[in-house]
Amino acid sequence: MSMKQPLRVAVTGAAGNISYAMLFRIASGEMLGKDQPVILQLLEITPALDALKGVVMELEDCAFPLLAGIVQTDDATVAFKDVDYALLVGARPRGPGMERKDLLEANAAIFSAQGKALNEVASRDVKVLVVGNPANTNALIAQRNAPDLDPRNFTAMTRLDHNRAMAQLAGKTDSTVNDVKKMIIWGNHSSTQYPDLTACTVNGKPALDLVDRDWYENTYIPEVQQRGAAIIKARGASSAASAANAAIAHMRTWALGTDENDWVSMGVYSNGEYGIAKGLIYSFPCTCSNGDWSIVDGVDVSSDFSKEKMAATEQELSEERDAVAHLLP
Ligand SMILES: NC(=O)c1ccc[n+]([C@@H]2O[C@H](COP(=O)([O-])OP(=O)(O)OC[C@H]3O[C@@H](n4cnc5c(N)ncnc54)[C@H](O)[C@@H]3O)[C@@H](O)[C@H]2O)c1
Ligand SMILES: O=C(O)C[C@H](O)C(=O)O
Repeated sequence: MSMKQPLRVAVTGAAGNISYAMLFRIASGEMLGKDQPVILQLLEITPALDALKGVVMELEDCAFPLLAGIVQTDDATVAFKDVDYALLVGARPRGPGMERKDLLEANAAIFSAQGKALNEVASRDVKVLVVGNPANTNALIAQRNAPDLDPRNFTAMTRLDHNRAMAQLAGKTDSTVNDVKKMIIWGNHSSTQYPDLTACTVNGKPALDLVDRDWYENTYIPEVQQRGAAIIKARGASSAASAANAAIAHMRTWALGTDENDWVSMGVYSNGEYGIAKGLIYSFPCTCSNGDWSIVDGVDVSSDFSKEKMAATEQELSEERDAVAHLLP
């Protein structure tokens, strides 16, 4: 029997597609460790509570040794009570032909209410990951509505983009993702994101020496930027298992640390690093240790190409921020 105290993990949109691919893995210890019991605190809208009940029945039927309790509710102040981790997944997904920012109107209000609820009842050290789109700006809304919590507690998911970028590069260079280090996704989880290979290595060799520039600029970057849309087109629904996998990886890295000599991409609060406007939730290369993240210093962003791409995605985030100004106290 484990001696660790259970940690409280809130998941919103708990009856949705991503959650169905995520909850069982959290409960089996894949997120916080095989010796860490968890209490799942699951939030849904009232009409989805029946469906949630079915998911909870299945969680019970797995008899997970690490699952120390389950809360199911349509009240955010119940779901977030004393939580150590909050995965904010519940939001509408986009359909074909939409950009993620087209969801802003439908989804933004969710994150202002949930930011307030986190502010009121969550652990003061809560680690928040926003998955619901548009993820960076939803994270900003939640953060600004939680004035008593450290802004560093609020993050947005670009780990899926990071993983996509690693997999595409490994395929192109006839290597495996294990050989790929120091990938970077800069900026917004959107089609303006900048998958940057400047610092990236494959088997210790600079990635940009292994691929031609035309492929990098005109095939690789657009494919990573548009991967979510390609999945929607092919599957008829937005990514779910890969999104769940990235959310688990993001939280696991934040809690348990990055590998030596590598980093991950996380949408985090900008304090002006790399000249990015303070206060935006922008994806940077980050290392994690002792349950805290820090932005990697000293990455070479001096080329005109990098400057332009980083500014374009920053500009989009500023526009999204301005469009929800009414929700930013
Ligand atoms: N950041 C990323 O990389 C990434 C990747 C994939 C999907 N997403 C986004 O994640 C979100 C969820 O995707 P999905 O496929 O699970 O969608 P889904 O429609 O299957 O599930 C969403 C769930 O959220 C619930 N919900 C809606 N409003 C809620 C609220 N106020 N409180 C609690 N629950 C609420 C719905 O009832 C539904 O069960 C979408 O916005 C999608 O675009 C982000
Ligand atoms: O593309 C989407 O709308 C879903 C998600 O953000 C993704 O990147 O797969």
